Amino acid sequence: MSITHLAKLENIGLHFGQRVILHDVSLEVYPQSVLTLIGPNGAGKSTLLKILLGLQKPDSGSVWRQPDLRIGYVPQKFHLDRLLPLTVERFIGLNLWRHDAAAVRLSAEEVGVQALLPQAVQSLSGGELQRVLLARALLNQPQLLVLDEPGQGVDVSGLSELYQLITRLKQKHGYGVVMVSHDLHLVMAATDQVLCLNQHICCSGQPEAVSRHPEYLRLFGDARAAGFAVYTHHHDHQHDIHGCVVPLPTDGEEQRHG
Ligand SMILES: Nc1ncnc2c1ncn2[C@@H]1O[C@H](COP(=O)(O)OP(=O)(O)OP(=O)(O)O)[C@@H](O)[C@H]1O
Repeated sequence: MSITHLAKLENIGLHFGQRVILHDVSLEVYPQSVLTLIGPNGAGKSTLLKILLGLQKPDSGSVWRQPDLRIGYVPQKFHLDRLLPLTVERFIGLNLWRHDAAAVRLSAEEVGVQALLPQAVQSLSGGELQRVLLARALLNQPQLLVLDEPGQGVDVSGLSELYQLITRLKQKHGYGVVMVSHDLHLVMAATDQVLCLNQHICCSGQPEAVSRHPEYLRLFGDARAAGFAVYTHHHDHQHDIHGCVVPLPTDGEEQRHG
């Protein structure tokens, strides 16, 4: 049986001015599968999600999405007007043509925020807001969930629970999920595919295989030892100011520059 993908990016390239933001990036998104983008700050992860969503046009390469694909999106940055009186219930239902209390409750129950429905959305903690945003993304029965750092503002014990929830939702509804995460250690257990991005694809594959791969160990060995969210991104190359790949200086060169 052949698996039909939900979306496909081929050989994506993007510049902002003279800067290379993305170079030759390809990926495929499948139903009932989680693809996680990891990489350092400024690597182009959010920009790649925007290209996948059709919110940003690439300079080169092709973007394909299944016709009429239903997408639920949790953006990295979400601005809430502090003065707008809005309950969680109204907020989750904002995208509906007509308010549907039963559908809103169902989405809230899926992510465990039903007790928050009468609360003012401005009063939510960071972790609660992330779950509420997830409930909102689930409302239109998406086929694809795009989550940009769903773990931001979530405490360490809540993180593991959140990634387990995303896995359960994927299994129950068959969603394809593409997410950006800095929670390297947890993501390895909760994802089907990992793609390490730094303008270009540094490495990718199934987490079990990638985590044993010498290149992965070289890239993220320190993070595995540290065991927590902040990791150092080790490279066998570096990027110049335009994002182009240049070799690392040798020891001798480092000493000369140092
Ligand atoms: N509209 C824009 N104009 C110019 N530069 C931009 C624009 N949007 C993003 N960039 C730059 O593109 C680069 C990639 O940004 P992006 O937000 O995709 O990175 P990221 O990998 O998601 O980073 P982080 O982990 O910090 O969220 C950054 O250097 C950013 O400053």
